[in-house]
Amino acid sequence: MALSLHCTFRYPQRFALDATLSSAAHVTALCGASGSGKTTILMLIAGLLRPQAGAIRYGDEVWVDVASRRFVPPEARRVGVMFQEPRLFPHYSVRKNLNYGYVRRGGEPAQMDKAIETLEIGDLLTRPVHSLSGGQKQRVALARAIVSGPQLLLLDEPLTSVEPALQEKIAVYVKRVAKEFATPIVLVSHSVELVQQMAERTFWVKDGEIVAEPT
Ligand SMILES: Nc1ncnc2c1ncn2[C@@H]1O[C@H](COP(=O)(O)OP(=O)(O)OP(=O)(O)O)[C@@H](O)[C@H]1O
Repeated sequence: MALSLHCTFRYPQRFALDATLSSAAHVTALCGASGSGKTTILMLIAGLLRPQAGAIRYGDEVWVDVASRRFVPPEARRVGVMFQEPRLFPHYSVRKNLNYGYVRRGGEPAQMDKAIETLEIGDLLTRPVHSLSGGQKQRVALARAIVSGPQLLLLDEPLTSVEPALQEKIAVYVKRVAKEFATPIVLVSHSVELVQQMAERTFWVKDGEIVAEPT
């Protein structure tokens, strides 16, 4: 499914973004230095920010078209998001965390089973999230993003909140999700190495713009 974005966005009196990208790859990466605007692009795609001008399309759906005042709200886009810091309910069990969102969005039981299996979290289901290691939390967060059957999965720096020794392992799980689920992925990373391992298509972000070459 092709994603196309051409947007300008400005935080009040600060950073301005003017980005154009189009990708039909299964795994697309946005790579660039800290503060270059990668997360801002992801938030625009998710519908968590509204651009001041431009349009965002996914397949034949128009999610945003500022000129015609069209803005599809986040929940109607059917996008799964995994944020930089896993946003899980610490006192809830893993199962309850997975059910949240899944039930609300009418997820398929088969999708839940597949997520649990792909991310190898079956033996963690009754554990409260606060008792898990960083890598386990990351796997649960990834499962939660995919269980409700999103049509697009957005991963913001999937590896940064885990220690370097674990990053390789999480990268394996991200690749496994990419392989097992048909859902296209857009991931953000400042690590060129990781991006080269995982993405079919890479866009380089610099000072709020998409540039042709890595910097
Ligand atoms: N809510 C906000 N209000 C004002 N400025 C913001 C806000 N959020 C981010 N910014 C600024 O916008 C710029 C781009 O931020 P963004 O988070 O998109 O970058 P990034 O490339 O994802 O960085 P990192 O890799 O460090 O997460 C930065 O200069 C940041 O300080």
